[in-house]
Amino acid sequence: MTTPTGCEAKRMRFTKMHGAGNDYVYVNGFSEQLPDELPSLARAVSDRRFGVGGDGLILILPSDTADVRMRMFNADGSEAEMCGNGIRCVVKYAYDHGLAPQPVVRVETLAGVLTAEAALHDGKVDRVRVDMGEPRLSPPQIPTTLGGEQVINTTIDVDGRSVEATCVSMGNPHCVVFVDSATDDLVLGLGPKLEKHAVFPEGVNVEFVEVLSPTEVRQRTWERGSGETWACGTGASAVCVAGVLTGRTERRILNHLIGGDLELEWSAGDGRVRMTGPAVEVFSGEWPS
Ligand SMILES: N[C@@H](CCC[C@H](N)C(=O)O)C(=O)O
Repeated sequence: MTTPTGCEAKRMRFTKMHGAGNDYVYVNGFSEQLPDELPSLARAVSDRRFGVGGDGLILILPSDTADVRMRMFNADGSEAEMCGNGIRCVVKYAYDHGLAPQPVVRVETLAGVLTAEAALHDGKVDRVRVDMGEPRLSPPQIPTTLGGEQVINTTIDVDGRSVEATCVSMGNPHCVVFVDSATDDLVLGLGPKLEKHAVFPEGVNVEFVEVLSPTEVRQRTWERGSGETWACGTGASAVCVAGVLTGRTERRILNHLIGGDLELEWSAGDGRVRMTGPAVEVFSGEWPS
């Protein structure tokens, strides 16, 4: 393929992967040359009509401190600190494609180095358990301008509507709203307003959660920078923490998301959250084709 100036356009191999339906375009930065302008690449490949289609772009890069480094960009081109479903896919890609020698993989992210353990099926990674680290609960860590030591069952005014929220950072910011029914009105109407609410200076991911029992919840997510997604791993981890903090759920839960289930545990012993779920490779191709 040639550009309007007659130059040969550089082609980049990508792999489409998903974790519980949260789908991203993955690029192996060990072998592929990446353009300088990553936010516009993220917007272009994520486009579901004119691009590959996905919730964003994830780069798998060499690291000085871990087996691999992950950088993740939302569909609007903004870069986020962490991605729970993404890190499971990074671990699968790294092991299956020989970038990491063992099924225990350390991944450098903007939220720190995290360790994940992969379960193999026919020699390939099937499910991944990630040590998501300790939740951060103080308002400056989230960050939010809401007051108090922690933001638990706190009322936020959204255009005159009172919303009760619990806020948790899993390296990226989350606002958990427990509801009787996670309707379109809430997810698609309230979600974008909370995402950009003035009390969240860096924006926020919003989880609408129905509690089915003390060990089971159903979640719909409005993600910062990507809109509604079919699953959110950092969000599911935040929900596990928020359920305990508000006395609604136990420390170990099963979370049903649109695209699949995630298992979560907030350990009473070391205070860390562990998330287990699937990682799937869908297809590979070249960009631009
Ligand atoms: N889907 C992800 C989270 C991706 C980043 C998020 N939209 C943000 O901007 O913080 C997950 O599985 O955790």
